[in-house]
Formats: sequence, structure tokens, C-alpha cells
Amino acid sequence: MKLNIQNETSRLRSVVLGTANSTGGEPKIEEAYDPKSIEHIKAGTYPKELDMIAEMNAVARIFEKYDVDVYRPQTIEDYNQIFTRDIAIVIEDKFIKSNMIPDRSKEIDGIQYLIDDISPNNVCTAVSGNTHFEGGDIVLHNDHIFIGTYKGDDYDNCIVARTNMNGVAYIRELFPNKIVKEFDLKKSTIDPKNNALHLDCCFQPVGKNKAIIHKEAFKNKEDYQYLVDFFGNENLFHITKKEMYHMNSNVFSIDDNVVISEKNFTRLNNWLRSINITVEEVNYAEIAKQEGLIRCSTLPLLRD
Ligand SMILES: NC(=[NH2+])NCCC[C@H](N)C(=O)O
Repeated sequence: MKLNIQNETSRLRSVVLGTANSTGGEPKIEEAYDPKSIEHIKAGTYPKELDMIAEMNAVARIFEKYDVDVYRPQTIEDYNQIFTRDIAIVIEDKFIKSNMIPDRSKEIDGIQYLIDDISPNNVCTAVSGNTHFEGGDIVLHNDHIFIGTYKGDDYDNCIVARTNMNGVAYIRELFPNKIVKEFDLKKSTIDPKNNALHLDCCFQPVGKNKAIIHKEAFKNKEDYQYLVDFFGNENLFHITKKEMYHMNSNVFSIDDNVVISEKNFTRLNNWLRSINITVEEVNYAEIAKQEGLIRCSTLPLLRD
């Protein structure tokens, strides 16, 4: 299996797309691990499996249209395998297995058949149980690796904090030639509007030199300023709290001029078109109820 990922936007050739087959149905409140799912369980609006399967199949069809090879996880009965992004990450030609929250630790088994096809030298696993990171917190930008983390003292009791500084250090050690910059993110276990669950929930590069960002998700204004200085303010599309809640930064690039986005993201999609990006619109509002969107449900393996 050929692997190569350097950034978020180069032409995509192969990808894993999660699956909503046999998610195990609606969890109990105490089983859920993000506040937006809890909100929908309480409101009686938790998404139905068939609707989510249809949403994901529409994304698969767009990949087919662009001749992208699509792999799906093998189904684990009654287990949520939608958000493949988080279970591993490809950086350059390395496949790095995440150290996830225990609730999600079995998800990797669904793609073991793919890992078996990668040269063992290129498969990395962090040994220490205290080294935490999930793919949604790791955003690649050529010679830079941006990582979302949480430095709060209550990390151990914060189920929405998934990447710690040991995780950041592990990635830094693996790629001594890259510039690794971490960002301390705001977390809330109860309010999804104030919870940046992963870095890709509040920030993501698009095109060649632009990015989507939610300023208030960054705990330190120096961290936010780092990205403003890096990209240039005129190249940033700032999203509101509500737009973050609807997951506007979690769109997904097939190329630096093609993005898969949600139909209802009117303001964002207009901006993308205004910078000459083709927007492939899909319905993804049911999946979004679980605090993840299109980037979260993909794991890119090969880009040009
Ligand atoms: N990369 C992401 N933002 N993934 C979203 C994962 C959402 C999932 N409900 C969780 O809490 O783990």
C-alpha cells in the first residue's frame, strides 16, 4: 500500500471513509463521549443509522467521481466507526496508530486489513499508555504539523480532550524535520458551542494558502495570532461560534480547488467559490449531530 500525505489539500488518490453500518444505535447519555451527541439524545433527535449510511454513501460517490480509491472499515457489530479520521494518521509515508479514548479503542480493528498491507517499518505505534493523540487534532501543512491539545489540569477528567503534550512530543520525535506547533484548545464536556473537540473542529487549511478558523476556540490569543501571521489575515475565513457548532471547518479537500462541503454552509461555500474552489455539496447534517463532519469521517492515505 502506497502512503504519502504532506498536507490537507493536494490531489487525493486514496482514502479510508468510515462506515455507519451497525453503529450500535442510540447510546445512553453516560455512554456518549461528546456533548453534541448528548444534546441530541436528550432532545430525541439522535441520528438514525439509515440516514447516516445514506449521507456517507453520497460522499463515497463523490470520491468515485474524482477517481479516488475508497476503502471502508470492516464492520464491527454495534460499534460506531464513522469517524475514521481519529483512529490513525498518515504523515509522509508513515502510518501512525492513535492512542484514543478507551470508548473508541476497538475502531482500529476495522482497518487492520489495510495495516497488514503496509510495510511494518512504516507503521508506528506509541507505546506509553500516557501518550494520547487522535487524528482530528493533527493538521498537516507541508513542513508544518499543527496539533490541537489541552493543557488544563483537569485533562484526565475531560473526555473531550484527546491529545496531550506527550502526544505532541511523540509526533515531534517522529518528524524531527518538521515544525510542530501545538495549540491549546477550549473544551467543554457540556456545551458543544464552546467545545473545540479536535483541532479540525475549529481550523483547517483549504486551497494553497488559505484556511478556515474559529478565533474563540483558541485558549491563548498568541496561538491564534500565530496562524494569522502564518497565513495572513486576508487568507483566513473566520467562522462564528454557531458555524463551528455546525462544523464548518470540517469540510474536506479532494484537491486544492475541490472541496466537499455541507449543503447548508451557505456563507462558507460562497467564500470557497469566490476563491475559485469547486464545492461538492452533500447532506451531512445527521452525522454532524455527533460532533464530527466530513474531514472527521475520512483518513487520507495518498495525495500527490
Ligand atoms: N476529527 C474529529 N473532529 N472527530 C469527531 C469525532 C466525534 C465523536 N463523537 C467523538 O467524540 O469522538
